[in-house]
This record gives sequence, C-alpha cells and structure tokens, in this order.
Amino acid sequence: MIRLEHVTKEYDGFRACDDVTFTVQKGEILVILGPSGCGKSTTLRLINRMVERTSGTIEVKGRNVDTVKGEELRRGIGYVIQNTGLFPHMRVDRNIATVPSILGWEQKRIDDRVREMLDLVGLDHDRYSKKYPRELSGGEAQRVGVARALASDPDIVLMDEPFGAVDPINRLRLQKEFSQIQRKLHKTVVFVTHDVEEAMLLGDRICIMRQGKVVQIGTPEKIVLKPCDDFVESFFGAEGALKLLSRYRAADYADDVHSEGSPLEADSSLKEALASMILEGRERVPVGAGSIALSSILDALRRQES
Ligand SMILES: Nc1ncnc2c1ncn2[C@@H]1O[C@H](COP(=O)(O)OP(=O)(O)OP(=O)(O)O)[C@@H](O)[C@H]1O
Repeated sequence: MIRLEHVTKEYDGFRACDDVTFTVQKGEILVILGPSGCGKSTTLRLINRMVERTSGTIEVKGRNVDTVKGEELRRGIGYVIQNTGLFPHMRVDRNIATVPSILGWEQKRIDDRVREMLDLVGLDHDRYSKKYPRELSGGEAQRVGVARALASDPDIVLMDEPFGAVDPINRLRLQKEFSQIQRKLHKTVVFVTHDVEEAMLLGDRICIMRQGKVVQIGTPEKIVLKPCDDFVESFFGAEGALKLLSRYRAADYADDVHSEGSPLEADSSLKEALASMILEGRERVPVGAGSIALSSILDALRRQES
C-alpha cells in the first residue's frame, strides 16, 4: 500500500531521513517511534509530499508519488497532526467537510457525512457541529481532527502525534477509541509518536528510528522481546514487557470465575488489570461477567516470549 525504498531527505547536507526503506500493508498501522529529532515527521511528510525527498522511491497504492500532483495525492490521504490543524475561523461541520467540499460532493452527502463522522468519534452532532475550534476542549478538538481526516473515506491516514497535546487520561481514551474505529474501518495508517505506550497500544508493527535511520522494524512483541541492539533495548527499558501488556484486552483473558473487587471497564488492558490487582491487593479482579487471574496475565506474557 505504501512503499519507501532507500529514501533520503537532506537539509543543507544534514540527513533528516537517511536511506529509509519500509512498506506498510493494507489495513495495517505502522507506528514510527523514536526520540525527538530522529526524522519521524519528515518521513511521514515525505509520503504525502508535503516534503520532497532528495533521493529514493516512494509508492502509494502501487503508484510512484511523482506521477501524481502533490495536491491530488494529499486529497486522497487523511492527515492528522498534534493540535489538530483545524481551521480556526471555520465551525466544526465545515472543518470536517473540507475535503468532501473540495471533491465537489453534493451538500446532502456532505451533511450526512459530517453527522456520520461526528457520531464515529463520539461527538453529538447538535451540540458540536456549529462550534468553533476555540470552543472545544483539547480532546474534542483531536476527535474533530480525526473526523476531518476520515471524512472523504481515504484508504490511507497519516497521523503525526495526534494525541500528543492531550492530558494522559483523555489520551488513553482517544487511543482506545481510535483502536475501535480502526477495527471497523481497517485504514492503512502511519502513526508517528515518541510515546512507547501509545506505540504498543496502536501499532501492528513498530518502526524504530534514530538519527534519520530505521534501526528495527517489527511487531511490538518482537521489538520488545528481541531488540536488535542496545539502543532499541534502552528505548523500552526494563518496563518494556509491562508496557506490552497494554496491547491486550483483559476481557480476552478472563474466565467465568466469580470474583470480589471493583470491576474493570470492558475495554481495560492487561496492564490495567495488573494495576488494579496491585492496588486492590488481589490476584484476581472482575471483568465483564467473569474475572481475570494474575496467572493468566503471566501466561499471556510467557506465550509472547516463547
Ligand atoms: N525544514 C527543515 N529545515 C532544516 N532542518 C529540518 C527541517 N525540518 C526538519 N529538520 C531537521 O530534521 C531533523 C528531523 O526532524 P523531524 O521533525 O522529522 O523529527 P521528529 O523525529 O519528528 O522530531 P519530534 O519528535 O521532535 O517532532 C531534525 O534535526 C530537524 O531539525
């Protein structure tokens, strides 16, 4: 779906992106993860030609990006950034309708789509459609940003630290909502972050970058449990395996044994289940109609290691 081959971007001889090669499969979320300044955003922007590469090849949906006009390419690719990039002088509905309007959709179809997108991201149409971006909280604005990126139903979405400016509690909520949306829509997503936990939660595969280069690319399990060098290992630290637990839903590891204690929310992760066990001093906590045991969490981890 997206293919980068030996792609380099130089600024005055400095390689912001250095011989980058990767592919992103249809319906996959590839997370680009790495420290500040390692070239994550540059790599993302090369894909939709917001930044032009110095050398190498980029293909999107089987076409070399050079054969498509930059504007046309960008119209077919959703793009979400930190602080949303919403147009401040436009109300929420017009912000969401930006690309459908450019594409010349008729008004009824646009109105229906705005309603559908607000519903998808969990915002009430009557309450939010006529607000200006300044009248939204950070989390609401990010939801509108996601709605706008998905409005024309692009196959590909590029996301650059989309939840970076949101407080940790709302960030986790947005990440989980986005995960649910992705389970429905199966978009091909390239997602940039420097947040390890976010990468674990959302990535089908993670691409670790350092100083413009790709260091390792693979599933979160592979990267955490079989890091290719000291840099990757230190990036995840001793808590790598613990962070991996945020990928798995507790409900999927529950059994039907009754248990006392405060029930976990339906979409809680194994990490949240473990945290709840520690807080409550129990080796079993309720989730859904049953409960999850500490031993099931340890088994889940051991299975990944083998
Ligand atoms: N337009 C530009 N001109 C010159 N140098 C640039 C330009 N854009 C980016 N760079 C440099 O390229 C490097 C990579 O930048 P980039 O924004 O891709 O990093 P990043 O990994 O996304 O960082 P962060 O996590 O801090 O956003 C940095 O050293 C940056 O200073």
